[in-house]
Amino acid sequence: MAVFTQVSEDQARALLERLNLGQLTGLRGIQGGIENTNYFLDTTQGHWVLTLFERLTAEQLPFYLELMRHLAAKGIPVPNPQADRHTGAILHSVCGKPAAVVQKLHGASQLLPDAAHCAAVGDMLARMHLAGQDFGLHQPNLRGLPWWNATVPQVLPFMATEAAHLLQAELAHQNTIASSTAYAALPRGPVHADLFRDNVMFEGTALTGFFDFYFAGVDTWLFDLCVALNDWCIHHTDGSHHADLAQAMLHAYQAVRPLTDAEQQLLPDLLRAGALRFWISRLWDYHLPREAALLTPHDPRHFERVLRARITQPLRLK
Ligand SMILES: Nc1ncnc2c1ncn2[C@@H]1O[C@H](COP(=O)(O)OP(=O)(O)O)[C@@H](O)[C@H]1O
Ligand SMILES: N[C@@H](CCOP(=O)(O)O)C(=O)O
Repeated sequence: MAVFTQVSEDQARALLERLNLGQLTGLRGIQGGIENTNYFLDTTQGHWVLTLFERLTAEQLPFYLELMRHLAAKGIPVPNPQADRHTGAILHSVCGKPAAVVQKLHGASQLLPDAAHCAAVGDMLARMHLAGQDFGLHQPNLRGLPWWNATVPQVLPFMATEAAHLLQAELAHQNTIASSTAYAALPRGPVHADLFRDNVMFEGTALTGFFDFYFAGVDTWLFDLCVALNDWCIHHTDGSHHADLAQAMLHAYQAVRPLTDAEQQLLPDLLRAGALRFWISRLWDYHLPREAALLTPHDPRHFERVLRARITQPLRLK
């Protein structure tokens, strides 16, 4: 479950009054997610999601919330943070925690996607990258290379020898890639950085929104695409590449924004980077869990398998 902090109906009513969102008709804790406390808020005016941020600080949050507002204003289907009617602020405080209220997206996650779903994600991801180009705030991807370098030494003591060697070798490889000329030439901007199947809503094959922007940051657009390819377009049994799904996502992405030469060159390496990033975070959550977490951590071995598959069968564009 992901209700770390209990919100009472009176607290929800007080917040709704400040946001001018109507009278409370329902307040339900959301079971999914691992990072934050989430509630569905139903009112006489609509349906909303209340998030209390459990790890992110009030200094980090404006980047995420303003990015969502920026993208929504440009027609990208992302939840739009609701403002205080007196101050205009979109970052609120509930139970002493930083909080936001966003629109509830229609639909449901598609956990068994076909090529049409992957194409819809590729298309919207490219549109989102272009729409974010003129976003004014800057915050790096806080789960980028510096975090990998800092975190790998913390998880190594818990690992078996062979896996530890792979982790260290891949980290060294990614440090080399990050200092290459091709890497410096990669286009970059605000990216979602966690666009897994559980962070996208669909009604049938129609994509109704991207959400959970709380790992977003400025990074290469290619990294964002690779994170999505590594979740949407693989065989989840062994982590291997799913050619039809990958082709559908890449084709749709490139129909909006063709990959540059440097991006085509580094696609196999950034697929490895995407796998490494989530292998490290899952190892970290698994071996060094948060005190309050009542959660089953995601399986780190899944991304070890994805990384091995990306190394032994590199995906190259035809
Ligand atoms: N804007 C939204 N519209 C509809 N459902 C949402 C929205 N935001 C969150 N949810 C629901 O809440 C669940 C948990 O949200 P998520 O952002 O993934 O939490 P966490 O940040 O803790 O991982 C999602 O799987 C989804 O069902
Ligand atoms: N997508 C990550 C975990 C991040 O959790 P989320 O619920 O906030 O998407 C993973 O699968 O390791």
